[in-house]
Amino acid sequence: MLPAVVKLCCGISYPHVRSMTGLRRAAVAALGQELSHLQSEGHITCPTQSAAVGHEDVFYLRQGEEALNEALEIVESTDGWKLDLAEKNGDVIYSKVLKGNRKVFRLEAELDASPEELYEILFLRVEEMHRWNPSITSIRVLKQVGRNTVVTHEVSAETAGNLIGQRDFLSVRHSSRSGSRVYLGGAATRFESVPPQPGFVRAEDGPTCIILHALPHHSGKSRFIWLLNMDVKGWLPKSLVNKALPRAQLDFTKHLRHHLTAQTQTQEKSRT
Ligand SMILES: CC(C)CCC[C@@H](C)[C@H]1CC[C@H]2[C@@H]3CC=C4C[C@@H](O)CC[C@]4(C)[C@H]3CC[C@]12C
Repeated sequence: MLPAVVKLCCGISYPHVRSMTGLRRAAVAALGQELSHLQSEGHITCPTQSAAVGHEDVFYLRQGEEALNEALEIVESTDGWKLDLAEKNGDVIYSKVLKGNRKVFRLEAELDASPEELYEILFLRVEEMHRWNPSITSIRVLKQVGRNTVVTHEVSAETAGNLIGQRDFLSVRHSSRSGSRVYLGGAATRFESVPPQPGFVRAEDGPTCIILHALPHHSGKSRFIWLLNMDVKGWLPKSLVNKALPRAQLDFTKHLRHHLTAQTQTQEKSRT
């Protein structure tokens, strides 16, 4: 039944699935899980009426899965990475130039929170991000598809250190887990009611991902790996963009750390 739902909804034929690589196969399996979840929630009544789910939902689920898989492939590739920045606190950023001359950045840091806590902050409470991150003006969830996929509209802030200026993004964001690991993926998407806004440069984020995994022997700490793969658009010198992007990653991590400490402090206060 389930594979039938997947095939019907996605138009994937069996020989096609058979020739898929491991990652893609996992993606199809995960898509099946998402669809069965929607089904159990009553969004899908019968696979033959799959139009009722909305081609849209399937479109975003699929796009979210694909973005995550493509980003994982990039971040897990072993060739071509160069050390870009190394901070005293241990945060490091590697960069790599992809085909088509796009430079991507991989930040690796250690954070004082479990993958679960970070998942809550970065995915479930994504709309609150502007409260602790001054690089972001607003994030709105425009559409929720199942538990693990959202379409978001994001606006970055115009800050002193930000030479690039304000941008807006329309993204599909998708999360998945494997054991205690949490994966967050995303990519630029389209959404009819939010066309590019006058006065804003619409940038494109992704395929991008964040990997969160518990540090062995420190269940309250995580390794945070973030692939930034962004086309900021507009007419800007490459050298400027390639300096601003890793900076933006370090800033993000700094604000996230502050938020984590602030959160622990309020939790401790409320206990006493
Ligand atoms: C340099 C200029 C153009 C951009 C600066 C702001 C950048 C760093 C901001 C703008 C939008 C932001 C993203 C908005 C939403 C999410 C989804 C969440 O689950 C993980 C963080 C992530 C992926 C943010 C990472 C930081 C981000 C990419």
